Amino acid sequence: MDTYDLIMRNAEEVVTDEEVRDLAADPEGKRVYVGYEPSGVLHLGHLLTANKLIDLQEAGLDVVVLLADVHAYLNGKGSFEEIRETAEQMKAQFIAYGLEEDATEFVYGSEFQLEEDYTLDLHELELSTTMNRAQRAMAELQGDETAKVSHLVYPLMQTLDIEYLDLDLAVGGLDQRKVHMLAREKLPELDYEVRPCLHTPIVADLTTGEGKMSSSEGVTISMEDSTAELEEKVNSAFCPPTRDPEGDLENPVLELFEYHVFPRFDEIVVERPEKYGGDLTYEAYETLADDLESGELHPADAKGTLATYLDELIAPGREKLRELRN
Ligand SMILES: N[C@@H](Cc1ccc(O)cc1)C(=O)O
Repeated sequence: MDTYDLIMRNAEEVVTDEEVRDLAADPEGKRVYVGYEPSGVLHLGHLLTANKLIDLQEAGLDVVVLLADVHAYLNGKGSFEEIRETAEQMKAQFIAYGLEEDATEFVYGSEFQLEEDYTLDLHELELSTTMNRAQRAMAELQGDETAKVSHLVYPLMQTLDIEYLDLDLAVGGLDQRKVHMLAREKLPELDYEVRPCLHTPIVADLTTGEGKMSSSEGVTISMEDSTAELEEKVNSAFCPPTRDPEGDLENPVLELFEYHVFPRFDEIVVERPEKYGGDLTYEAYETLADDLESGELHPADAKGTLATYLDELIAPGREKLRELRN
């Protein structure tokens, strides 16, 4: 796969394509990041962006993981002490999951966000950004009467992180799009360069195929799940024999194969008894999806196989978590 394709694999969108093509033409020494608010256990949402970072590492870019402790604090996630402890666990799980430790720069937000230059730039942004504009950048705050001033400072700091971490590309889930658009608008006002951004898709809810998989509502898979729990969750997943279920629904089983399993394994084997046609082997997501649609691959076999591979993916992180808790 060439560098551009590797960067673009499983990306929902990039802004702009031209800027990403320039980056792909000369990736050496270019810096990319994802920022995470520390939260105890990694779940599939985190792993989607982590997969992208692994792709980018492979493509030759330098990867930065921001452990966004100050952002978590501004978002009411607890005391600094609690947040930092969580961040350390999160870092260990990312490494266990496959981000190369030597090639990954883990940075705490508080290492640079409390410096004078950063603070003065932040105040300048506060002065030039209306409350309305900042609030629009935070999709989940729309119409929330309890939103705090800290929630308006939050996207302005995320904007500055892109400059202060000296990045060439910002990566996040599609839910980060509005903040990244704010950053593209605001950075030039401070005479800083505009940077491209890349957004990963949001996987649909596992049981219903609707909306998005989230840890606050519905079922999500995390590094805390035992093999049996994972099997149970995957077996009860929504999996019609099609890529495009009716209406707004998605096929979450296929999405998990596409976004999580195929990027991390060269070959997927569906084990079946001889009397049901024997094992099936796939090297590409498209072939597996075609077989599900044609009936060659039964949804129950697809789910069983998905559970096995997801289990293998989360096993090192689960092990690490156990170790940390003992
Ligand atoms: N906003 C991100 C966290 C984040 C914080 C700071 C950043 O610079 C980048 C990302 C989230 O919702 O998880």
